This record gives sequence, structure tokens and C-alpha cells, in this order.
Amino acid sequence: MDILIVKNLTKRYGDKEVFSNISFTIPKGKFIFLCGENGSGKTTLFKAIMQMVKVDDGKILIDDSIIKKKTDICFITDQVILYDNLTVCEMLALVLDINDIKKNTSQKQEILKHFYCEEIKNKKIKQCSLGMKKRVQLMCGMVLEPKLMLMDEFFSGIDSEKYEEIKIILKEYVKNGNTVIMTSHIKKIRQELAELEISM
Ligand SMILES: Nc1ncnc2c1ncn2[C@@H]1O[C@H](COP(=O)(O)OP(=O)(O)OP(=O)(O)O)[C@@H](O)[C@H]1O
Repeated sequence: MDILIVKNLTKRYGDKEVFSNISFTIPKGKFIFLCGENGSGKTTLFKAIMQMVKVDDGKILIDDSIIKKKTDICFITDQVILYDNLTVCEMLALVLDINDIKKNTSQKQEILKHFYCEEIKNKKIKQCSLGMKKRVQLMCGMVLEPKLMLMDEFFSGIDSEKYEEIKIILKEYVKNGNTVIMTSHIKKIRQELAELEISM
């Protein structure tokens, strides 16, 4: 079963063609890596899937029996987008609140623990390191139980110990029938996680 089909997609920024006539399918329940050199258009493709940029030609077809609402796709960009003045705990509470998800205190503790954010729960986002912020971002995205995760260079800035821990979370996520599309220039990560590689 395919969760997403890219058909003859072309994107230009002004006169500059980023990619031309690309086509591929994304099967459900797999760990997929989007590969390509710097500037080949991986981030642009993620943005096109999220409808953050318009394409010039072609189509992106998303299976609406799997992706039923906006939060069923989670895009974790290479930029950290969090509220600096909130603590990690407050950030989680805000995401739950905005999305009308009710969790009691012990459930929130469990979530913080699951995403290795318990020890930083009272830290303000602005006091967190890049690796910490990325864990918070992952938690805030995954707590909404998306069916598809788009992860742009997620592991850059994450140390090897946390990489091993997050790897377990993501493998479990895919094992449960969900789909990850990830970019990474780190060969070891692709070798360890990729079930399928798509070249731009
Ligand atoms: N908003 C924009 N306006 C004009 N050009 C852009 C814009 N965003 C990206 N580009 C250009 O489009 C091309 C593709 O960029 P993109 O970030 O999608 O590549 P990428 O494959 O993700 O690169 P990297 O591996 O370095 O992250 C690059 O040449 C980039 O300079």
C-alpha cells in the first residue's frame, strides 16, 4: 500500500530549476531515506508535500484513507521551531492543549520520559542545547500520533547515545505501520535505518 505518490513533479524558483519531472512512490510502514547532494531539492520536496511551496508541474497524491487530518503528517524541519520562553513541560502542555488532547500529569510525565525529555522538563527552550531542542521537537510532533513523519536532517546535532535511543523510538513507530521519510547526509544512519532509498 502506498501512502504517497509523487508524479512528474517539477519545481523552479524563478529561473532556477530545483528538480524536474521526478516520480516515485512511498510505501506505507517503511523507513525511507530521501537522498541527494546539497541543493538537490529534498527540503523543497518536503515543503511541497506540506503545501508550503507550490510546484510548477506534476502532482503529489496522498492516500486520504491514511492521512485524514493535518496532524497526520508531521514535518520536523532542519530549523528548530519552538517557543523560547516556555519550559519543555509547558511546550508539551501547549501542543496538547492546542490540539485538544487531554493528558493527566502522570501521562505527561510518561511522554516526557519516553522522549528522553524528563531531565530537561523544567528547562526553558532557550536554555536547551540543539540536541535537547530536537528531542523536544520530536516529542511535540510524535505526541500527535502522525501517520507520516518527514524528518529533515534530524540527527545532525544529536550525540551517539541519544541517536541510539531515538532510533529505538522511530523503529517502533515504523513497526507499528507508520512511515518515516528522512534526509541525512550521514552514511552510517542511512545504512542502519533505511529500508528504501529514493534519489533526487
Ligand atoms: N525560497 C527559495 N528561493 C529561492 N531558491 C531557493 C529557495 N529555497 C531553496 N532554494 C534553492 O533551491 C535549491 C534546493 O534547495 P533545498 O533546500 O530544497 O535542497 P536540499 O536538497 O534540501 O539541500 P541540503 O542537502 O543542502 O539541505 C537550492 O539551490 C536552494 O538554493
